Amino acid sequence: MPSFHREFSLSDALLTPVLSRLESIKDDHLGLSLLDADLIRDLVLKGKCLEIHLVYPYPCQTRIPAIEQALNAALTSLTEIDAVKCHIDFEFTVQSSPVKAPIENVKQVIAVASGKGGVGKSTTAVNLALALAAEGAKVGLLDADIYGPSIPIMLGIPHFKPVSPDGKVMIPAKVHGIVAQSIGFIIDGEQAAVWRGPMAAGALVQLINETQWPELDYMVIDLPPGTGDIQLTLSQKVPLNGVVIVTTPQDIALADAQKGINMFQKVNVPVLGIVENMSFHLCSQCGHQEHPFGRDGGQKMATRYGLPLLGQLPLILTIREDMDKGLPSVVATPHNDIAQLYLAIARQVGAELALTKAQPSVSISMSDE
Ligand SMILES: Nc1ncnc2c1ncn2[C@@H]1O[C@H](COP(=O)(O)OP(=O)(O)OP(=O)(O)O)[C@@H](O)[C@H]1O
Repeated sequence: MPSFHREFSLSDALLTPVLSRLESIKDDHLGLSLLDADLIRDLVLKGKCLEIHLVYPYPCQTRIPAIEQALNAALTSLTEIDAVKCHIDFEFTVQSSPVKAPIENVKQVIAVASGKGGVGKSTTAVNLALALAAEGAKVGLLDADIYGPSIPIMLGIPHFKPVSPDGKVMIPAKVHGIVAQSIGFIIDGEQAAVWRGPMAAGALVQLINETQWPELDYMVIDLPPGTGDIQLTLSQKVPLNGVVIVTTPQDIALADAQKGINMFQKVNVPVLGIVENMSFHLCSQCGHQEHPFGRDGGQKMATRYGLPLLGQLPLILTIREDMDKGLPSVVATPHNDIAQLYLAIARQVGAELALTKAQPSVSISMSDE
């Protein structure tokens, strides 16, 4: 992100102290000061009230009160200012690939992947999508986990069937403030189980292109686990702006997650960071913590690859219960600690995308044989 200073229409005598205070406030997700991150677009003094227009490149609706509080605390110590009023907008970049056709109406595509099965990839994808929406973005969720689509149940719509008014494109489900499409809405699991990788990948690309997505800031794709043909073909054919890797701290899961990181890096899909799921067991009765899958494996892997650790989720009964009820934690209990962890992950994912430059895509030759 460029370091960028704009012209503001405050008097010189006031501008200097205002800018120095804004310089001292850091945006935690971008890792830059409000000025260097170019978040401040306008400063207007009306009487003794400083009106500040901020434009964020990632969704952070739930943080607005804290942002306003920080600005008030920093600026009202100046004698010329006794109040600060913020106008906050979001502006998400459209990052396009030079070689891959964009998905119509979709600004950014985020894949959620794991090397190993059962580590909580779908749970993370669903809560990430809902958290991005809670933070103010328009979000679509695509369940591409062709051999085990679980998102219909996790969203509480196991029997949804998409309609197609024109026989060409399908209308996705609208649920909990996002739109969702799943291979599980259309075919049964046994049918998909016999598809080989290239055929399954072809079906997924068709599903993406034959869904009538409304305007979306982010599309979250829940990939099948592993690093095989499906993940490779989707990386090649779908304009992925970044991938989130989900792992547990267990050695065997970490080894497979590393294969995933290597694969996505090879095909120039930026790895946005690592979510360590089931980091520790949190007893819902007494709050006691233990580490059944080992400790800090995700953190160590993030450090080794120079990637952000986006968050660490406990192994806790309520996450599984919420999912089984079709009410993921972000919507079931939006104010509790688990939802706050997912919201922080969503903001960081949005910020990482904003910091990521579009990567040139490489061509991988794939064959059906
Ligand atoms: N942090 C957690 N605490 C408790 N239960 C969890 C947690 N994360 C996931 N689960 C539960 O673990 C099970 C597997 O999760 P999930 O389906 O998300 O894994 P996955 O990696 O997508 O699996 P698959 O390989 O089948 O795609 C689900 O029952 C889910 O509710």
